[in-house]
Amino acid sequence: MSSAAAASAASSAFILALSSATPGGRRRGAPPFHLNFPFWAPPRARRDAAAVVARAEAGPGGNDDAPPPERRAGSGADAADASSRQPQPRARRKAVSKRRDPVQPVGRYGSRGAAASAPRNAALAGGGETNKSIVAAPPVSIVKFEGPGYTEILPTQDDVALPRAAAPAPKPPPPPPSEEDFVPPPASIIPKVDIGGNAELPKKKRAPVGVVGGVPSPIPARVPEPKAVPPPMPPPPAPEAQEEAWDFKKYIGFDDPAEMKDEAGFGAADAAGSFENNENDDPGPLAGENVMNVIVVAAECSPWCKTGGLGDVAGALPKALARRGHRVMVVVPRYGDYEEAIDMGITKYYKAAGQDLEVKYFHAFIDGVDFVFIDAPLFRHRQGDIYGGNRQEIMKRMILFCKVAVEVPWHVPCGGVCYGDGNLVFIANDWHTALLPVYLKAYYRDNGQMQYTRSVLVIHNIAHQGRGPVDEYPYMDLPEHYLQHFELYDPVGGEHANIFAAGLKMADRVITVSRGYLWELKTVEGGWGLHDIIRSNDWKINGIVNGIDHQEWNPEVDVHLRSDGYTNYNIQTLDSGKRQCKAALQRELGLEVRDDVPLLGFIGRLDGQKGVDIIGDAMPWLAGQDVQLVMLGSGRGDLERMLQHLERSHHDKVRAWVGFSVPMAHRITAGADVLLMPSRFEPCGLNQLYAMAYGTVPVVHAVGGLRDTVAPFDPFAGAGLGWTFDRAESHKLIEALGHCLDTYRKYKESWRGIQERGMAQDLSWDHAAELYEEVLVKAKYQW
Ligand SMILES: Nc1ncnc2c1ncn2[C@@H]1O[C@H](COP(=O)(O)OP(=O)(O)O[C@H]2O[C@H](CO)[C@@H](O)[C@H](O)[C@H]2O)[C@@H](O)[C@H]1O
Repeated sequence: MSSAAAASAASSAFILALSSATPGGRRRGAPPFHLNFPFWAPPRARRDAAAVVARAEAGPGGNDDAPPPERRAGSGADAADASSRQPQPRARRKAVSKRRDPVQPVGRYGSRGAAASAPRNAALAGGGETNKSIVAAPPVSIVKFEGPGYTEILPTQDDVALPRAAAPAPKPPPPPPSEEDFVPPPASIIPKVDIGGNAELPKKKRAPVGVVGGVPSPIPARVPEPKAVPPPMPPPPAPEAQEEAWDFKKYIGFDDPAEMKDEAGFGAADAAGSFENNENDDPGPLAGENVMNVIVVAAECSPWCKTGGLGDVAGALPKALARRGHRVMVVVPRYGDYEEAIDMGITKYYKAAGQDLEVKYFHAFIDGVDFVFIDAPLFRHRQGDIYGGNRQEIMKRMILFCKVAVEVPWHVPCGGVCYGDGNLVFIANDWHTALLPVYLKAYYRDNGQMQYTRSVLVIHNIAHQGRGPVDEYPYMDLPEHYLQHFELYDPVGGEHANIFAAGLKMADRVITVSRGYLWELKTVEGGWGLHDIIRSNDWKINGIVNGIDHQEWNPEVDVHLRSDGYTNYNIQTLDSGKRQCKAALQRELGLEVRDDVPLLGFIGRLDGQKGVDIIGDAMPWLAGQDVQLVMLGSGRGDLERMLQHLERSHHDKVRAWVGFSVPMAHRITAGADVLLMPSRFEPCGLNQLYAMAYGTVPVVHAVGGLRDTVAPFDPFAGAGLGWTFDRAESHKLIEALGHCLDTYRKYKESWRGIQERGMAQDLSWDHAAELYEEVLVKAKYQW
């Protein structure tokens, strides 16, 4: 089939699938500390927001007769609504805009019960102002939020050039912190300065730190100086109000020996002499002159908090970027009491949805990456339910998180040194953090700050967008003229404010997790209402397939295979290793221990996306086959019940593990012969990658990243990695699985070849990290 024909076939398959889906430089660094930044907010919004907070905290039941605004993505109701509502002609849109109905859920995992009864506009606009639009709000004014110990810094016309006419009055870059402002970190985290000027945390070996190719860091890194950094663009006029680089070492009382100082006065002997000395034996960072400061911001991060693939990516990609020599931080909420994370003794205050909130920072340095956990009452005790609460509650958490995260490089001295805002790029992930690029622009770059900071937004799943009524806009504390970036009309959601839409427009670059998914995002069926925005921003979007964390997902070292009869194995010991893991899995789950029976596995969130119901539809056929089936998942109640029902009805061959179990996910991946992934859409998919690395053969719906990563088995060429089917329908799954089982039973050599090819692939994050780096560099030089 030609590629065009293939694309067209895939497109129609995709359409069909969705129609039946239940959608469920030189861098002049600003001082690293910035302690008094005012937020933009329409005054009315602030007043109203307090009411929202009070109501939200009083519980969702306070306004039962209000129309339910929130529906969970993936709920059947969404699909029903989608199909029953016809597109409104343009002329009618204005007329219907007052209705703003219905509104799609904010949360990827927004809760159902609480959300369903939450007052929509009343809760957000407060009391009797329910129907007032943000457009009718008083003009934007500077509203400064004062936290304890804050002093006011107001801009003058001389400080910075006025930004665009429509923008609010500019603010000057922040001064270095005064002694009253800075709360020193506890002694335990104050770095020991070594002879080369590197900062070290006790007991941990630090990766090179400091900004190379940008503003010299106060504490330079042992990173070879770039040979020649070609200035790709003429630097923009530097803001007048830049002060000299703030020196952390001076501030905390450390000083370099005189011979270590260079002309510039900072301890940068390392950056000159030592580099030369090292030149012969140290090849330098893989990233070469592209070394940057990178801050990954995500709502979840493995191993601390994970509900799906986003957590895996946030846990692994940063380590791969650090291996390339970048200075990398991950910022994530502190949902629980994480053993490794140390309180940095810093307190800040931020406003979210009208409420003043205290924020603290916890830190861990692991595998070359700084993990910074944001501690705030809103996040605490959410470990088991990180996307819980109603829409307003989830949104408030994400507003706070993004506001805090964007200032982390100023406030949090990891290893004793703040990242600063020069040569810095944020990587935000999904709608939860899509406000970060917006805040970066609206609060800072529009006002002459963070001029050398860039943002990249990664789309892991466009089905969850952070949709809400336009009336909610004031709670985001943004200038009035930014509303246009959020406003969106679509036949499913009506007129609404869309956080993902604004983030996509504001981000300097966008990445999605496979090229196939990027193609789908531009289609009406795959863009979930954002296809036009994706199309018009095509120039800045790249598709990069995720990798595998080889410490975590590697049969040779997998810690979950070290007990209960399981065993580690590799490509050489595949036969015996897999046999042993399969027997251990059968034993653990109470299935008959048989090596000859093909063991099928499914692992995933139980929602419309993953197509577990298609397996359910195929059950009558499966029941007649000599197979065993093990399914692990949690999510939608009806699908959980379906799994349990399948186990009860076919107890001799089916086991359903309803819940979230990382060890069981690893054990199924190792013990199963075949992994089923009938996903209706799949941006990348990680389980098929894990499966291939474990010699487990994937049978997948050829969509998004699944199509990109699972080449169909070709018995004539002796090529391919698994079986694919072109529609998310049970008979298609049955057809593909039938061929797969046939090969398993009759063509052992072919089977072994598929397993070996899967295991031999380089699926590591290192390759993906290199591709990410190319995008980061493009963002860096983009104005
Ligand atoms: N019940 C359970 N118990 C234990 N572990 C469980 C589990 N359910 C799922 N998992 C684990 O969660 C991860 C899910 O990975 P997916 O790629 O399927 O992610 P998801 O669809 O959540 O994320 C989105 O983001 C990722 C990352 O970009 C994309 O790959 C994907 O296509 C996109 O939908 C895997 O590590 C899996 O083992």
